[in-house]
Amino acid sequence: MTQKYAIGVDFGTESGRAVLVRLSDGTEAAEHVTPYRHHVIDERLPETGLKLEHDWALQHPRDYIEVLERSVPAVVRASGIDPAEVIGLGIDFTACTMLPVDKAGRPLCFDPAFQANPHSWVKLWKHHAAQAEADRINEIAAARGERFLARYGGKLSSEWMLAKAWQILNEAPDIYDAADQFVEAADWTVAQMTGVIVRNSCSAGYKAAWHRQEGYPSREFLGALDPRLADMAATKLRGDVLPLGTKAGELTPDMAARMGLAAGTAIAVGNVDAHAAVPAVGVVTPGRLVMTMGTSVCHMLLGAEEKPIEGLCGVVEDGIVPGYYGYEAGQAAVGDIFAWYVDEAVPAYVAEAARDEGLNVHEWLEKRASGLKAGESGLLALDWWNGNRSVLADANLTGTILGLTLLTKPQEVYRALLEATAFGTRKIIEAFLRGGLAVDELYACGGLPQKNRLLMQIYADVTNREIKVAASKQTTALGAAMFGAVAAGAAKGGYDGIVDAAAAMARVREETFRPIPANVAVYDKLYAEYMLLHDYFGRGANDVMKRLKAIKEEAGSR
Ligand SMILES: Nc1ncnc2c1ncn2[C@@H]1O[C@H](COP(=O)(O)OP(=O)(O)O)[C@@H](O)[C@H]1O
Ligand SMILES: O=C(CO)[C@@H](O)[C@@H](O)COP(=O)(O)O
Repeated sequence: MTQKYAIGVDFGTESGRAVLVRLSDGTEAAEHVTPYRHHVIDERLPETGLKLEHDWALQHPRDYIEVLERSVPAVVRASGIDPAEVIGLGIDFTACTMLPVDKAGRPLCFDPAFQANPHSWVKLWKHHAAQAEADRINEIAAARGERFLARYGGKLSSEWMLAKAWQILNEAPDIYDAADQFVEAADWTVAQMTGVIVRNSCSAGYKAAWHRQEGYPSREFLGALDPRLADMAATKLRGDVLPLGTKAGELTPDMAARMGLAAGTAIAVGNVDAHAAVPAVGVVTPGRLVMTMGTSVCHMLLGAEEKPIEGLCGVVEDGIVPGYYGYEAGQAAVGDIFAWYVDEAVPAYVAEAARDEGLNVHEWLEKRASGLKAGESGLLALDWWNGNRSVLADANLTGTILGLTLLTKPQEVYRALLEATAFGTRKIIEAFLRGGLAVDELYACGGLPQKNRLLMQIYADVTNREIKVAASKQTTALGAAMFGAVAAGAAKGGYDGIVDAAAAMARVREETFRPIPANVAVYDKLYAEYMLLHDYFGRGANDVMKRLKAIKEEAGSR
């Protein structure tokens, strides 16, 4: 039998990556990364140069097409296979990354009439300017006793579809009216390959409050937010919502030519990046927490029942693996915090020393921080540089570092930041445990476990759990490829379900990170201090972070 392949394309925050995967055992024959030409648009709009307000984060839809046109042919070329041997393609995406499109499915930002309005562009997952709308959604939903709230830990996020769509209505009603639909970028990108927009149940479930039996929040609820929103679910979010692994359609001849694949190749419905990683590390049963660790960290867990968990991002039936409730929690910035420190705050001597030693700044800081004992820096940080996603679900919280002195060194600050993110993860694990879900094992994937061993050891020590690490460097893309193989089906040489695909294709490394008892004891003490700060600044005892933000906004508008 000839070897068959699937392609997975992972659309991240800064770039898109394609991997070509052998279906028999999941080995990766080739990979290719295309950085987004327009990066994250958070300062000025392309073309017009219009200055964006604080907390905005946009993307350019053409960058996604460029990934398909560059990275897909590149992996086929590099592997030397016949494109006809690629039987399926799946994609995963950041989410909720959404855009308004016209009747033809064209992004409104491509229309010269709307291009100058930032609301016509793709709102990236980390666009946090819809917090006011999210607050109102949560107040009104709580007052009305809306059942869906419990599935989202009691709060819908400003990152999600309803808040973002409502922000468009509030600030740009002409864009809202001109939008025929609001779509996840994942679904839009799939539609560019197949010619039809279909929605995937994962993005809809986690990010647009859609439920398999109940659908979207009711007309009455949406109307209570704003009468002009009453019809939104039926109109602007309309369309089939299909389960993961379903074939969304087949590759059109035009896109086949542009991507160097055969027309008719099965294209899977889109998926959320973090979620695609779960079967790709072989997790298809409860009790095993998967952490997708990159710019942000997402924590995914399967459960046999639907349980209310404090500050959860969401629980969706069949949302990750069919047959289970998929739970998601997360931290809105992790790698992004380390990037902030390296890019904005390390002294020049560190960059020079790193250069002299042939290391990048992260590597230099990791090496120096590894020489410190747990607790030795005397520092403690709160990991809220991009707000708190779980368990406080509040984008208006900000970061802090406590314990600085005249003797504090950059590697100590770096280590404190690594530790802060591990404490944030421990808080999430404890919320799952308190809610009655088992967390017996930890699995890590994404860019960070490959880049920073100290970080992984700290996570093992802080959580007091062994961590298994994905064998693939591109786990989410591997997961997307697995769903592509499922969309193709066993008759074509793929698989009939994600559990079968995982059994054949998923891999973790032999080496694991085990907790070191002496460090566990120190981190128990530091975590207790972290929790005091967490509750003091995060639960209303002292809203100084919000007051500072208000003063800043006032000053900025003067
Ligand atoms: N050696 C390192 N240690 C810790 N963080 C790192 C290191 N190198 C890069 N990073 C961070 O990793 C993040 C990118 O993670 P990655 O998984 O590759 O991307 P994405 O989250 O976009 O999929 C960036 O935020 C960057 O700051
Ligand atoms: O919110 C989710 C998943 O629910 C992610 O898409 C978002 O955190 C972005 O993830 P990355 O860190 O860019 O991989």
